[in-house]
Amino acid sequence: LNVDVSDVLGVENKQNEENNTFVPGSGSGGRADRVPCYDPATMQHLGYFPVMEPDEVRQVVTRAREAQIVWATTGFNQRRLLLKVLLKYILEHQELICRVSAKDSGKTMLDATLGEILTTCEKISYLLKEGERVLRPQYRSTGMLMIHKSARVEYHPLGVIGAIVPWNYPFHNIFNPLVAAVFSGNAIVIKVSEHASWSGFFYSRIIQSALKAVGAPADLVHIITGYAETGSALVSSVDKLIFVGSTTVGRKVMETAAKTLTPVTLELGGKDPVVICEDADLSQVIHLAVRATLQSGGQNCAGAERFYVHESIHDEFVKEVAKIVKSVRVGPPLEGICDVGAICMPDHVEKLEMLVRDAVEKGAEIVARGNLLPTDSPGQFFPPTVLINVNHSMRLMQEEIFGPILNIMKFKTDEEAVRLANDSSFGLGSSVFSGSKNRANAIASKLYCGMAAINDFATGYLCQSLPFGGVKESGFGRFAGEEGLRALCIVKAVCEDRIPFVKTNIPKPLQYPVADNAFQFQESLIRMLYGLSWTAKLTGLLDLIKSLSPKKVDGQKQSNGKVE
Ligand SMILES: NC(=O)c1ccc[n+]([C@@H]2O[C@H](COP(=O)([O-])OP(=O)(O)OC[C@H]3O[C@@H](n4cnc5c(N)ncnc54)[C@H](O)[C@@H]3O)[C@@H](O)[C@H]2O)c1
Repeated sequence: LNVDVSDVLGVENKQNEENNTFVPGSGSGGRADRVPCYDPATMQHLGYFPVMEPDEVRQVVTRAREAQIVWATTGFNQRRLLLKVLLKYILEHQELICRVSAKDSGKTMLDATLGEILTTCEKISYLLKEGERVLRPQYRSTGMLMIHKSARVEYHPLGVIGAIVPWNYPFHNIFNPLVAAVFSGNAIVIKVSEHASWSGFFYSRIIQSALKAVGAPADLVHIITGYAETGSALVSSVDKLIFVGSTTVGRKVMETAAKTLTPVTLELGGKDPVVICEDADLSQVIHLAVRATLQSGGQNCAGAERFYVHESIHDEFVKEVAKIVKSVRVGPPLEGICDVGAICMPDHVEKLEMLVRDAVEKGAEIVARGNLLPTDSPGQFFPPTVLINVNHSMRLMQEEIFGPILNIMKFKTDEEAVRLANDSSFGLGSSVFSGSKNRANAIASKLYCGMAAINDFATGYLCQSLPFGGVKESGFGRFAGEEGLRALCIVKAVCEDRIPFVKTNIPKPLQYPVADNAFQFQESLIRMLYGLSWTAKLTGLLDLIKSLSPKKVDGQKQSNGKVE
């Protein structure tokens, strides 16, 4: 692929602010007619991107619609080719893709390779291997009544899929809906976050080059930039909308979608609980616990947001995770080795500080904090923090934190752990650790949420055969897995004759004008088909035959139109 990278990694940018440093919400950054982008770890200004007007969005969707008509005629081989071309580029340019993501979102290169590259490669690999099988017509049973028929479900592309995505994984959040949409024969228009438009703009060049390389229409995929109005226009003009973002905005999206009855999948926030029983393997758990909290600076929808630890291992667990967190280095990810990068959203450091303050005022204790590396960088950083003595009256146990804070609460019994874990308005993922698989599974089965990991954290996402999504305020609908792929399709039920020369003929008594005994005929037929015993079925059959045989007319007398 020929992808222009000339303006991506250098500091030179024609659109830069004069001093090349961005101050959020001030100066030209505050204008609503363009999207300013900057690196949250250095505050380096990265450029401006257009705020697409609603009319322009509708035009883009119309163009995508025309491209989709062409694309829908392609076979799976052609679609696989597109995915392979993309995969090849990703494999050969891992570092470039990660650097771009790190620069725009503040995450480290390691966080990027795990959350951007690994996840996307696994998704593409799943589609290459299993996508066609999932989208092939699926034959279903017919039951006795329709035994002469064959019944199947066909999966046809819906048309134009819209996706509104957040900034936390700028690459994967684009490629995740994109590869599934085009593989299932759809076009897609993706509105990237105003906090990750710079990287989105670059990633769209990769997509355009890949489309060209396989001879697919250029309008099949569009990446658009803007704010809420741009997003709203997309919701009301596509055939299905996948929204990935906060619960607050998810509600607004659903309101907009209601006006046009646009179907939506809502992948919203999370507050994932991690239950650690006393028989868990602590040497494994402590490292998973810290990674689950600090991956991408804690800016994960399915991040570990609440730890419930059995009281008998609580102190040991706290000691070990505190030791690790104290060794963590926080700094600009592209200026040397660090473990945790920057916080992407401009006001979020303040919110994280407020959440910790609120908890401490209500009795929580800070037992460890990571180290901010000495740097001249004016970036947005927050030191990873471990808190104990937390409880559900504290805001950080109720609200989505979206930051590197590890909260630990004790529990005594499994019932208590389940009750605490379920005491949340969210229901995305969960984890349960125990030496007994049965016990862990028993706890997990009682958790009211969309996903559960047994003795692990969130690795279910790397089994792309599994559906991803939540319940309660974490949203509804699923992406990934068979459920996610088929959700991008018109699910069409088809029924047809399967035995030559056998077709549905309306029985004589039911033909218009219906016979006097039409009801008795039908009633007997139903008893014959669904009778609970063979005797009941047989009686139904005999009555059915009787109702078909010509009526006795011996000695009949007509009175008031009735046969006597
Ligand atoms: N469940 C998941 O799969 C998943 C994955 C990643 C992130 N998230 C969630 O995303 C959130 C963080 O991302 P964010 O801060 O970018 O979320 P956000 O809800 O603020 O924004 C998401 C997107 O919605 C757009 N938008 C804003 N107002 C809109 C409107 N009225 N109509 C249409 N679009 C509108 C934004 O421009 C952005 O592109 C967290 O809550 C996180 O849990 C969820």
